[in-house]
Amino acid sequence: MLTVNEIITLLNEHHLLKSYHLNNNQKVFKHVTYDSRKATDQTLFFCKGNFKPQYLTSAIEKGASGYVSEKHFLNQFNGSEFIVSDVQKAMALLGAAFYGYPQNQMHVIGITGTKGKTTTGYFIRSILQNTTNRKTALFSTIDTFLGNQPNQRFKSQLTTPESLDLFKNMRTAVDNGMTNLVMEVSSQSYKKNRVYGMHYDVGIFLNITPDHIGPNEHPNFADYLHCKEQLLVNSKVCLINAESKHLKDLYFAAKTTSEPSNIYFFARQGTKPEYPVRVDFQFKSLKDNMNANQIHFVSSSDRIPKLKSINGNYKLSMPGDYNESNATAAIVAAGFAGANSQDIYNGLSNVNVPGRMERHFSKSHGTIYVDYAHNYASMHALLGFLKRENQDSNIIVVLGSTGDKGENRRKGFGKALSEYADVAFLTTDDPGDENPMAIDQQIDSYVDHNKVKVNFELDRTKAIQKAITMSNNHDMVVVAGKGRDPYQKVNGKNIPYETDSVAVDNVLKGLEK
Ligand SMILES: CC(=O)N[C@H]1[C@@H](OP(=O)(O)OP(=O)(O)OC[C@H]2O[C@@H](n3ccc(=O)[nH]c3=O)[C@H](O)[C@@H]2O)O[C@H](CO)[C@@H](O)[C@@H]1O[C@H](C)C(=O)N[C@@H](C)C(=O)N[C@H](CCC(=O)O)C(=O)O
Ligand SMILES: Nc1ncnc2c1ncn2[C@@H]1O[C@H](COP(=O)(O)OP(=O)(O)OP(=O)(O)O)[C@@H](O)[C@H]1O
Repeated sequence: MLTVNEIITLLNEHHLLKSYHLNNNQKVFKHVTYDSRKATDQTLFFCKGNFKPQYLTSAIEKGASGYVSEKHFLNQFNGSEFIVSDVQKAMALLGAAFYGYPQNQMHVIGITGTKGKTTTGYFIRSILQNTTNRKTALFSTIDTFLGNQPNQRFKSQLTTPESLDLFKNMRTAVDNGMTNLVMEVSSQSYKKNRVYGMHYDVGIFLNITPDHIGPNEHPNFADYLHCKEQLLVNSKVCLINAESKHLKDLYFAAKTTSEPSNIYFFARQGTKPEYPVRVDFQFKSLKDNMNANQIHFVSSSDRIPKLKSINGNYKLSMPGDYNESNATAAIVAAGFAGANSQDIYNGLSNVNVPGRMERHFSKSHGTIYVDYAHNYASMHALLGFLKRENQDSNIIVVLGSTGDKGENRRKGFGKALSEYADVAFLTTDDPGDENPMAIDQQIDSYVDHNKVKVNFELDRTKAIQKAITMSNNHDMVVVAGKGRDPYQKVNGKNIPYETDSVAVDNVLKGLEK
């Protein structure tokens, strides 16, 4: 519930209210929404984004009795109107109030970075489920976990939800008994003010490389970096990967609101950070091959002596040197939240992150890897790791690139393929409003054809089938980009897709029956 007085006070406090008009009989709103299709009696409706005035009319027809907007729309309206300077900010603030500030009732860990957010989120939850007696919620790109029952888990629409959904999900998590929350915080969520006003107990910064730059995302890298840094600005304790680029910027962003004593750094042993920071937590690889991954973790910080009790060796269920870094971030964040070494050991050795580094073994077609890698940084990390581990194997890669966003990924894919692949099948991956063949031709234009044989097959299932069928027992087939995504985004529609994992299993069943 939200009262009219609360709305005015909150919006004024944040200098957002430009003008308002009240219906004097109206004292409270019992519902909030930004979607006219969900409006009902006593709803406060938010006009935002690619908005059409008929959405407001339709919301009112369904019972909406007030609206918040950057523009005045209606002259004859028998309800309340709040005109604000930024509707996204207003929506986040009023959303938090409407749902009773659920973030204050949980220990909240936010994670940002170009790569590794989802993996690290799953790692932390897996550990903290042991620490908190299964009271840890997770908001990730793949799934949202608001509790432990099957109906309290669902597929996420966005990495970081729209503010009203975010606070609603938090409220449900608290009502389900959750005491801890781990959430991915995308740069877009800051750009669009979905998390405006949110504060985090711990904010983790994993890494940053150019990505998400384009007409529908960030205008340039500076904007991308600025948005990502906001997690540090809004976190009480900051945990930063000292191997990250732009380290000085990150440190200064963290320092604007956190005391230096609350800013921590982690890195692989032997790292020379590009800005001289004190590395508090270090890891080294004890074993990293396709079957086993083990790290040694050391906390050398006297600022937080209790974390020394979690020093030790930890086994990871997922290969990949980058996962050692993700795991270290998870160990520290979980340690801050009270995890002991047994919680960490059990959490990291048993976790499964859907669509990330999934291995499918075949009898005569080598190993097939399904992985969500979908930009240069992740493709370079993945293929580089596989090549190092299996230097004599050929690498056959199936990939496409998304339309309408992340255009610089196409060049990155051409580069990563040229560095590591022997054969590529260029295919379809969420083309949006673009022509997938044109996208693939752009990727192809960056490929060194002396090193890589390129095939075009726009039907993704067929591309996977061709790649696996041509492989022999010593080859590695990498199906990159979609993981367990169950649809292709085409012309504004989500077209159901079986997922890469299922496509691979079906091909193997057909070939090996
Ligand atoms: C560019 C962008 O950020 N768009 C997001 C934004 O869209 P929008 O506000 O323009 O909303 P819209 O869907 O166009 O519709 C306009 C408004 O009309 C309303 N409407 C619409 C139809 C109707 O009948 N009645 C009605 O009231 C809608 O509910 C909405 O409020 O708000 C929507 C949710 O309210 C998001 O779904 C949508 O994300 C788009 C689809 C998206 O995928 N964005 C990507 C770039 C993104 O945010 N990705 C990041 C991860 C990236 C990373 O890894 O860093 C993420 O956090 O997921
Ligand atoms: N720390 C890392 N550095 C580089 N690459 C990574 C790292 N962690 C994971 N990857 C690669 O990136 C892929 C995506 O990982 P993950 O889903 O954890 O990242 P994300 O930040 O959530 O990605 P996105 O923003 O695209 O949803 C993995 O499948 C792996 O190939």
